Amino acid sequence: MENLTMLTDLYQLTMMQGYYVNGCRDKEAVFDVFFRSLPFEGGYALAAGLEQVVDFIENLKFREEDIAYLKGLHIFQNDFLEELRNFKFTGDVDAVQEGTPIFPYEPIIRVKGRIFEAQLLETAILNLINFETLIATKASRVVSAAGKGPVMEFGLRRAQGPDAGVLGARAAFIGGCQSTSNVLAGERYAIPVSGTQAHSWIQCFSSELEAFRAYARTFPDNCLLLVDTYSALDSGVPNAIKVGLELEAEGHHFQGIRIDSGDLTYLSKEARRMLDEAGLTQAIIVGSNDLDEETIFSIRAQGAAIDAWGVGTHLITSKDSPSLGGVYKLAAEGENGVFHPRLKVSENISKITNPGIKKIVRFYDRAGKAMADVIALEDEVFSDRKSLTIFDPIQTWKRKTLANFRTRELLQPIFRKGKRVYDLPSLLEIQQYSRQELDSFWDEVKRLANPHRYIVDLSSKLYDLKQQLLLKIHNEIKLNENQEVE
Ligand SMILES: Nc1ncnc2c1ncn2[C@@H]1O[C@H](COP(=O)(O)OP(=O)(O)OP(=O)(O)O)[C@@H](O)[C@H]1O
Ligand SMILES: O=P(O)(O)OC[C@H]1O[C@H](OP(=O)(O)OP(=O)(O)O)[C@H](O)[C@@H]1O
Ligand SMILES: O=C(O)c1cccnc1
Repeated sequence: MENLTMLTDLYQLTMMQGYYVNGCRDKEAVFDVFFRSLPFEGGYALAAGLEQVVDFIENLKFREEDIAYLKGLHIFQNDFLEELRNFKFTGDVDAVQEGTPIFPYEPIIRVKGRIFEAQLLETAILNLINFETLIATKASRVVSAAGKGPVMEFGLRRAQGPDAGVLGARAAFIGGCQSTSNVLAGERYAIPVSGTQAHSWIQCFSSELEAFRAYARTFPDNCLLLVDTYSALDSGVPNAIKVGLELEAEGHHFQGIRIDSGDLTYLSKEARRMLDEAGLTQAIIVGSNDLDEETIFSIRAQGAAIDAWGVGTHLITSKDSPSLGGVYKLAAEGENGVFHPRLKVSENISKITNPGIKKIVRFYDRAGKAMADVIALEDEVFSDRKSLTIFDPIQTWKRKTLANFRTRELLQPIFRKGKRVYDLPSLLEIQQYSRQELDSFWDEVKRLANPHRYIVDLSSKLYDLKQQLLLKIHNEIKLNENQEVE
């Protein structure tokens, strides 16, 4: 895969030089990747992008031309550049599997290693995880609105550049899309490709009927006709029926039609009636045109007769929520494997980080439904023999006692001492895993509008550690202020 070593912000490199010059090269750190709020005002997000992170880490290498370019900036020392020439990631990475439903503040990736190395990973990891997680989440919403009707991803032409088109198609497949129109994504990630027909094809012939017939001759077993170039009900559907019946008479299966404008409910219902009356009951109706989860939900609620959906712009650009605010924050620092928890204070309570080396524990009830997640310290054990009272870390009086539960730890080892220890699943396996995981959540959490907030609490031990550190920092600041006054 591609070498993305230089895909970073300049300040990562200047800080790395700073660590190098100030004798902190062997200082170790633990960084957490997490986001603070869910996109789309939704109830969950779907993790995606880990495979690209793995590729990025495995291909880390400053090439001669990179070193020459950095030297030309005249801000880096020769001995530091020499160190970069030998750069390798030698640390540990833990991450949640792609396709896992995730929630705010959960450390979805944890990087542990020399700060000199871990610093370089920040920008690329965030770039990869933020985008794919966002699109997988959007796709999951669109797919959920579509119910049983498959969703084809049609977004490449509107994506924010080629990378977004290709990685967006990958993420959309994780989120449950059945196929993509993007051929490069299909080739690269083994995503099923599918497509229908363009308006230009129909415009190129002297009549719509002629255009349909020519297409049917070329693709007799894969013939889905676009019916809205002139008038869907007066010309497109009647012509499609003629060609569909001709195909069926020749022993082929006529696939159906696509409607790409107008009132999709009215047109699809009328088209269904006409197709059925002609005996083409197996022909499907595909709907497209600026669709997103809300329009699909509404069109279905109106009783439309649409069997499959083509969704482009809104999905690939995540139009109503164009970024995920994933961050990479230092949670501990140390040396020789001994770590001290660290936190970042903020006036904004939501921006105070969670200190220490942490894990995510998901609690399921006996029926297999997810009840709550607890962010805990790495060495904590939760016995399913005892009940556990968890509490909201902000509104601490909000408590819930869990009993008869089963737990699952979400972070998986991905790298140990710089070596990959994780077998990357296929994209289809990720999609299937994701569907199963989503099935373990209550519909109330997955509801598109005003979902129920899934519980994510801190363990008592982590909560206490955070309070102690906050108090310690507060006291130190007060002490310094008093000394300055004296
Ligand atoms: N029954 C419906 N309920 C809700 N939204 C719908 C329905 N039918 C279509 N839409 C949505 O309405 C939006 C606009 O469609 P509109 O009919 O105004 O223009 P259009 O058909 O796209 O025109 P054009 O010929 O330029 O493509 C699209 O986003 C489409 O998905
Ligand atoms: O609407 P989207 O969800 O983005 O789906 C992709 C759209 O791309 C194609 O047309 P294109 O947009 O190129 O032309 P049009 O706007 O004239 O239909 C296709 O016919 C869809 O309408
Ligand atoms: O195959 C299609 O129908 C298609 C592909 C991309 C964009 N719009 C439609």
